[in-house]
Amino acid sequence: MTTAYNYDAILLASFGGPEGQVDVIPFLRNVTAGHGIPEERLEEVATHYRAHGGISPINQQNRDLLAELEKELAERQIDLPIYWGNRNWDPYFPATFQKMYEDGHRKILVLVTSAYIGYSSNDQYLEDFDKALAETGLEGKLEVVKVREFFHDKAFTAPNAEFLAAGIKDVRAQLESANGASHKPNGRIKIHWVTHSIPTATAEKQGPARIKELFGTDVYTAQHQAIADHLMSTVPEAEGLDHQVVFQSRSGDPRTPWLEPDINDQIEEDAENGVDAVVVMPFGFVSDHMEVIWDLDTEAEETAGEKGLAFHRAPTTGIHPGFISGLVDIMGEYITRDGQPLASGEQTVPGDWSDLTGEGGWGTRVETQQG
Ligand SMILES: CC1=C(CCC(=O)O)c2cc3nc(cc4[nH]c(cc5[nH]c(cc1n2)c(C)c5CCC(=O)O)c(CCC(=O)O)c4C)C(CCC(=O)O)=C3C
Ligand SMILES: [Fe+2]
Repeated sequence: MTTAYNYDAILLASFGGPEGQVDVIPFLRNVTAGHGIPEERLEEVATHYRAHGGISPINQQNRDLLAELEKELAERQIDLPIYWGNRNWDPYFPATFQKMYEDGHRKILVLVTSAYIGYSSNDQYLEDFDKALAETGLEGKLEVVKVREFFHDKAFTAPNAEFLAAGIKDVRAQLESANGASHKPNGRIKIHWVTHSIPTATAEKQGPARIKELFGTDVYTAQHQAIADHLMSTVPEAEGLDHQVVFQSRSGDPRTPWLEPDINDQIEEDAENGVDAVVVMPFGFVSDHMEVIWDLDTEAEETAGEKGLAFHRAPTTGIHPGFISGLVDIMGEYITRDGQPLASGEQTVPGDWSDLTGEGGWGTRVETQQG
């Protein structure tokens, strides 16, 4: 007897990145097409990629993620193939959809490498899928369903809790170390929860009013604030420490307001206010890609160094075993075998997030990022 699944295949959908110097400018043009990003900003960002041989780590990280998901699916005897496609670089979505269709698949479940709901992390992917289906003539032939957000699940919070505890221990050791640059055994430690900045106008336009009122901030920031607060109150090592949600990788026209504070500005202000060490938690991302290794490991670390602060940049969830098994649990909410859902995720961040997408929330296809 053959096992009946409700899906034929899984697609790991991500951002994509250049794989050599010649790819850098074409990649940046893909990312910013129609978004009005000034040429100077592109040239500046190109230098980050150039300094790393024109290669973003993101593609290899996605290959590794795919391999680990494949292993986990096999171990759980979930017999579905998994493909990989990107928004901005090869393998692109249209070619991937085409291949999946040619391989006989008709209904696919898409796992996007973004934990939150926002324009770049949700709606833009939905738009990409629609465009790819239109371009390949597969509209109505290939059914595409995107997996929900997972920032509030154990899959994401458990690895980050571990990273937070380890980061605090590390800066404590740095402060205690007799030959450390700043020997301050009782030094003040602050946690910087860092995510990608977006234009303030975009942030304010989107998401359910209910969540805005509850958190007193935009819904993009609220999602981050909720998990930061949850981890600060549940990780014993973090008890009593200062913490703040901060932003990185501001882009766009310098005259357009984006979410603040920028992590570098905040580190400088913290130094003036007597903070001795920062633990940087890049919880806006799921892999150590270029925006993490440049904006944090190069820029933020340098800022902290100039101000004499101890510094620890925590890893991202990457291929942490808890992340892999948690993601398969969440996909198991969608996948049924002989009518039975295979698994389910576990919500750890309290609160009702059920209306993040849908009417009045995201998923309503806001037209442009810049508004
Ligand atoms: C919210 C958000 C996420 C997190 C959610 C998610 O992961 O989806 C994210 C992830 C990423 N962003 C990335 C790279 C870039 N983002 C850019 C530009 C922009 N990002 C934006 C937002 C976000 N971006 C926005 C509002 C812009 C302005 C232009 C536009 O409206 O589109 C630019 C153009 C140059 C520049 O202006 O910086 C680049 C090169 C990479 C890949 C890194 C690598 O190569 O390893 C990743 C994972
Ligand atoms: Fe970005």
